[in-house]
Amino acid sequence: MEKAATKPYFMREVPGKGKGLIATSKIPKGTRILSEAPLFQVSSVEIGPDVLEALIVSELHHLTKDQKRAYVSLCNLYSKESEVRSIFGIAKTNLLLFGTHEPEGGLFLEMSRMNHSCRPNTHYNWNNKTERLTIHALRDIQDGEELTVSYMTQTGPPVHRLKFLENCFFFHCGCELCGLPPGASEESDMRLLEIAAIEHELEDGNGTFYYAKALALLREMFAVFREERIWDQSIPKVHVVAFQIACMYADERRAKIFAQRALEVRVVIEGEDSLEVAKLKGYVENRSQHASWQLRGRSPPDEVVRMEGSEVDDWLWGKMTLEAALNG
Ligand SMILES: C[S@@+](CC[C@H](N)C(=O)[O-])C[C@H]1O[C@@H](n2cnc3c(N)ncnc32)[C@H](O)[C@@H]1O
Repeated sequence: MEKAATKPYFMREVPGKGKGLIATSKIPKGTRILSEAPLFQVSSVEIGPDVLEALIVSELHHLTKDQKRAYVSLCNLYSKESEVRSIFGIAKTNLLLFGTHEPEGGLFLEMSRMNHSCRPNTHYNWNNKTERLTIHALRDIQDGEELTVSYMTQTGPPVHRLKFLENCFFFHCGCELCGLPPGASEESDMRLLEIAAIEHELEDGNGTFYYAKALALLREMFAVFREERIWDQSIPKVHVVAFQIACMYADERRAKIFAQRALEVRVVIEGEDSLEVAKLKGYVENRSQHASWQLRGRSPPDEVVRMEGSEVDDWLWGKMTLEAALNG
């Protein structure tokens, strides 16, 4: 993983979105663009307005003049609601949860300037080890491109995305994906609907599928992610699920490759120092430590034979038996 030497971006007005961050040079995929400590942390973003406001006022006392100035200049979604005071409105707009299932959050001055995209070019992660927020490039980013993150935990069909962003963040999304011309938009919509349908099928069939069916669904989902140019946490997630399923059947060879692939993409989006990366490294070394190891018995082991290129993928995702992969 490469680390940007100096800030590879600057802030400017972006039409229709307020301020945003713009790349000042080409940023290769996997680059750590930002590693930011929180201005302050809160134990829960869900605490009542009065308690939260009192907490922030006390935090602001510890800040420098420049930090205070930067805080009050942040975006405030609640500025039109007279009963919401601006200190609280700014916090509500910009506080970021450390994890989807964790109540804790923090306020990050730089990250707060990043706009949302339904097809983002960066990924953010709270690193519990370094206690910093990191931003990594999901793909090569060109000089002059806006740096974007997703405010959603996963993508979905446009009606759901737009409704979610309007309800939770009070804006109408003006990202590249939501602004696609009708033809291109329909193709993307179809792919996103297909992903949602596969996710449902996997959830519904959880526990009842045959191994091959589960792998086939995951393979299909991965292919659609690639077509749709989704490179975010969905990619390691697909590989982690495939790894868990391979573990259930004690399928040693596939489990190792899925763990390795999940690890490679996790490093791109979170960096070598992420705890999740450390966990995956452990699984690459020792698959049978996984809690689901052999829960469904043991799949007949494939013979160890040399395979090349697409043969490996066809075999890995269960598209072909080892024999068919080798006999073309
Ligand atoms: C956390 S702030 C991001 C930085 C903000 N643009 C600023 O000027 O500080 C979130 C706000 O930015 C705007 N925004 C972010 N992503 C957007 C998008 N995709 N389309 C339109 N507005 C967006 C919305 O007003 C949203 O409430």
